[in-house]
Amino acid sequence: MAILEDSGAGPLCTCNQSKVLADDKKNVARCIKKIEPRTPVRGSPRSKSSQGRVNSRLKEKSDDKKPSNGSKRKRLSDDTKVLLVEDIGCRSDLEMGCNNGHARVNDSVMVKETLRVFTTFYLRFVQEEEKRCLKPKDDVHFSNGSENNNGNAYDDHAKSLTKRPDLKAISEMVRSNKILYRKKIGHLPGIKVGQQFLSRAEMVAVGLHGDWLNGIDYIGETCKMEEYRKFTLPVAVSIILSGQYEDDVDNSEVVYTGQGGNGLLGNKHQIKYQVMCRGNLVLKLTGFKVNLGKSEMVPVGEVQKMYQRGEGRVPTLYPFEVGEGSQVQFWQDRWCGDQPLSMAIPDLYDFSLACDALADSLLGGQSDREPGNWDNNMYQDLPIRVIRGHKCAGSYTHKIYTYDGLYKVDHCWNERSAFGFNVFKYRLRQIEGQPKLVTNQVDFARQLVSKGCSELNGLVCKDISGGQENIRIPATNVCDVLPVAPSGFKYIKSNRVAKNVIIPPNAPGCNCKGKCTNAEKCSCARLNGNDFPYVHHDGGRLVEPRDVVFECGPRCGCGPSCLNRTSQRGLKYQLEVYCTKDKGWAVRSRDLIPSGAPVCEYIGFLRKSDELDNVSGNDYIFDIDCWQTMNGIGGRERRLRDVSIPSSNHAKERNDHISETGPEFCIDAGLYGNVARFINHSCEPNLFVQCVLSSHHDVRLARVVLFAADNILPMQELTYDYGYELDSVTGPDGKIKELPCYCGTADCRKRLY
Ligand SMILES: C[S@@+](CC[C@H](N)C(=O)[O-])C[C@H]1O[C@@H](n2cnc3c(N)ncnc32)[C@H](O)[C@@H]1O
Repeated sequence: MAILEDSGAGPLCTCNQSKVLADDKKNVARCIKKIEPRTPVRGSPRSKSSQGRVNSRLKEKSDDKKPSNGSKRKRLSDDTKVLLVEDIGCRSDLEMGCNNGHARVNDSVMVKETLRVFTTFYLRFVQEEEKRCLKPKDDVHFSNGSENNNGNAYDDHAKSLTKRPDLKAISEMVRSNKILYRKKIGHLPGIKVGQQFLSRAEMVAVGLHGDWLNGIDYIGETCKMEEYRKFTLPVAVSIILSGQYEDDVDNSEVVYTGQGGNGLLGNKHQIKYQVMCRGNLVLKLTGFKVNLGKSEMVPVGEVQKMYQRGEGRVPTLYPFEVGEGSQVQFWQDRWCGDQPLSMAIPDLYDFSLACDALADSLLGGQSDREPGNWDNNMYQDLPIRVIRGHKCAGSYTHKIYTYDGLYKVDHCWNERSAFGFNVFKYRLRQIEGQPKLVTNQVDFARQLVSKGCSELNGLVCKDISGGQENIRIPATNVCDVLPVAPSGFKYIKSNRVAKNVIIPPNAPGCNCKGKCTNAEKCSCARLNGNDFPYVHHDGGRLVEPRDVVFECGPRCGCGPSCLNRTSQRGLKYQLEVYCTKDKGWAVRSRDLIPSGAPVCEYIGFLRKSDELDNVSGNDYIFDIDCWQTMNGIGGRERRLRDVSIPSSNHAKERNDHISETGPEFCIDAGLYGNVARFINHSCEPNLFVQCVLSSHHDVRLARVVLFAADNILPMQELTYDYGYELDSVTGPDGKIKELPCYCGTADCRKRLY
């Protein structure tokens, strides 16, 4: 299954890749500013002493103190490694500009951050489009590349969106030089074989496949990049095998059908002849070695194109073949039985001369090619990245793309397709020594991951929520080391409140009816900086992290399907609690979770923080430090989106007091809690914490909601950054406690605290 589509675009390359000299994370940390786009979180268990608690947003702390997650308690904080949309640049610029060529950001982090930047642009454009299309009904539908797929109101689309937010996002990234790699041959640092992408635009953003439309991406002849001076261009860099041609065979030896000639109806049928030009020519020149002494096809597509232009007869010409002896043969309408034309060429082993001679002959001496331009292309023996595209209902584009490593073209021919038309064929072989795609990746692409509960390996509990959640949460244990929860633990779906904690009365709501759609009229939207924080896409995604999100609440006029209640709808993804070897229980999703989607709220017993200051051994306490974050207190780094705390806000009145004392309230999920209490820490997390206010507006008692920071593929562990400060946790004996981190990421800080 493979495709080649039209690839007329020239190279985009203008940036020079700098040489990376060494890892220097301190420099990197300095140069990478905090993020606006989606970011991970911090929070963590508590320790005995709460003073000196820091969270990840601390700017003034030395790097060796930053590493862990927050304080002893979980905090609401951003990830230290997320880049500002405005700050990220193409790889070489980042390394050179920020680090004077001496530092190197972890490659996989760079890839992740670039995708986050893409998502932020993407969701901003989605939001723009949704606003544009907003008529009496707020239902919209993206025509391509961003289809909705969830059973919500958004699906009854009343109007199609004609603009492509994914393409707009890519254009914006190109314009602002935020594409990570451009026109690179071979593996790309930070992108492993098996890595999956949800759209072609994402692959363009990181540079895995730089052409958003065509199946072949290549470096064109006009490329001025220094590093390609030594090559004769064009050369192919990547191809996408998408199963669009009926003749393709798909395994580690791939037969790739050339581009063109198939109908655009999606039925893979070949409807006309293919022509040896553009992508077909590039691919051939990249890897096909011609032995002119034998009878093999040679790449003369350019000649053919010129001929076609001159004669206006398309497409009746087929590739030349070099025959035995000194004949070069050319067929007109080979399949219809016309006699081949043939001519003698002066030197069989000088391929360029042969082609030029033919061109001259066919064009009456009007060839615009300099002799000698052909030959260097044939012998460069360069690898091609192969990406496999599959249909995938869970993806916002309904497609998933899996990087399958480097291949080389080792044979090329043309043949009649099943529909009777001439097609070009390329045999690509995977270069030895690369990992093979693993079952999960392939299974996911083929929709095989989601299983019913009863089929899960090591199932120990069908639903830890005991039917409280709208989706069952099974627990599996193939390690055989732990009970599902400590004795006495009780699953709860909403917070319990300690007697000495007073929940403020419900805030006055907006006057909207049905669903809130007009940000100027909706008083809740006004609190969010005159905007709705979510887009309808995928059933509600947060466009970007904010200090606090104001959702509609009990006194609002809108109903439960209002978009501005996105985080109040309970679980949407099929979560599973499972046992790990060294971190105890953990949580993963059996569904794909799109970046910006709410995953779950951190639920527990709402209590005063100071009551827990001397409690040790409770690893499930989350400080609500929303106010501190909003005000940059204790070095916390602010998020950049404006919000306006209502003047009646209780916390605002107590501003100074709060500043001094740190978080006043926390959520203790030690004995009462929900699935969030099983989510582990990672130094490179895929969730971020977002404070949300819905019923009241007291930030000291904000809800703590975990959102996806990335597109999270099925079976990946869900994690957030606990945000402890190193050495901040002390035991009952007053000694500093250390807890090793087993998150396993490249830049792991080695200790939680
Ligand atoms: C909120 S609980 C998370 C769920 C926990 N794993 C369980 O079994 O209930 C926090 C505790 O999990 C463990 N943990 C979480 N993340 C970890 C990590 N990256 N490395 C090691 N242990 C971790 C630590 O024991 C930590 O105190």
